[in-house]
Amino acid sequence: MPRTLDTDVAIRADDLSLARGGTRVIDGITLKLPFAQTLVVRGATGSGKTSLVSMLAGRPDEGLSVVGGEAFVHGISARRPGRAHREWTFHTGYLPQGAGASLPSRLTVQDVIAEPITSRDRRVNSRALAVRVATLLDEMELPLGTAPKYPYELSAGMRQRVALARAFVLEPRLFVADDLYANLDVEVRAAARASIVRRRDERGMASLVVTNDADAPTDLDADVLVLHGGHAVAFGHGSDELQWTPGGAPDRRVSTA
Ligand SMILES: Nc1ncnc2c1ncn2[C@@H]1O[C@H](COP(=O)(O)OP(=O)(O)OP(=O)(O)O)[C@@H](O)[C@H]1O
Repeated sequence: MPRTLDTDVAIRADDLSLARGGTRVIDGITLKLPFAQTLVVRGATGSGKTSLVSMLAGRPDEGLSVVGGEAFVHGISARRPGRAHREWTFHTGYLPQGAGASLPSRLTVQDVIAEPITSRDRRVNSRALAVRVATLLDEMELPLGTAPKYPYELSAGMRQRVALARAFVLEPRLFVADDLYANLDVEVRAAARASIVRRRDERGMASLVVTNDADAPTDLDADVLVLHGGHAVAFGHGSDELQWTPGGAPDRRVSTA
């Protein structure tokens, strides 16, 4: 039977467990991320944030696999996406951890941002693509003259903004950001936040955002999930007091990171 895209929920994870070479790094996470909503994932270093969100973005590294439970992203099974993997990544904009620092060095900014499109369709109209890239550069408060430059000619903050523009170029239904505010100064944080909120309000984009920034849950009007040792230890919304699971309270310190 042909699968149809889930129309109200971007991500459903049910008792999801992930492992790297036999070691569990995510253990029994259950969550739901409806469209037009944002979920902030926080936790100490090594708590499993990158493992969880890279899998849900459809971009796990080779050593990471689903070993228990299930997750559906756009209705596509994370365990067995098959040929739907292409559709999963098409609808999911991804800002990986350290994205700005690992941009393809041989491509210009124009080509870096356009690559999610050109890698799928080489015959795309180049004029339309240039306009699309210029619009995103402007949104990220980068000069239009940045387009022909190479990543090494830019500051770390500018590279992070290029990576953000690239994540938005396909106008995703789901945006996954690992360390959203890395290398962004206060003004550009505001621009990044505005990009997310506008897409949420106008297009119903869902966002899964890793950040320990204390203001992010309020700024993004987001639900909050706190991880510790691969377990979910607290949930909350915005600035509301977090609800800690039994045994999770000792990790309360991460809520003020
Ligand atoms: N490439 C890898 N090879 C082996 N183990 C890894 C690899 N990446 C992560 N791990 C391990 O998996 C566990 C979860 O790591 P993960 O990167 O998901 O956590 P994190 O919360 O994102 O940490 P950070 O905030 O430092 O990025 C940790 O024990 C980590 O040491």
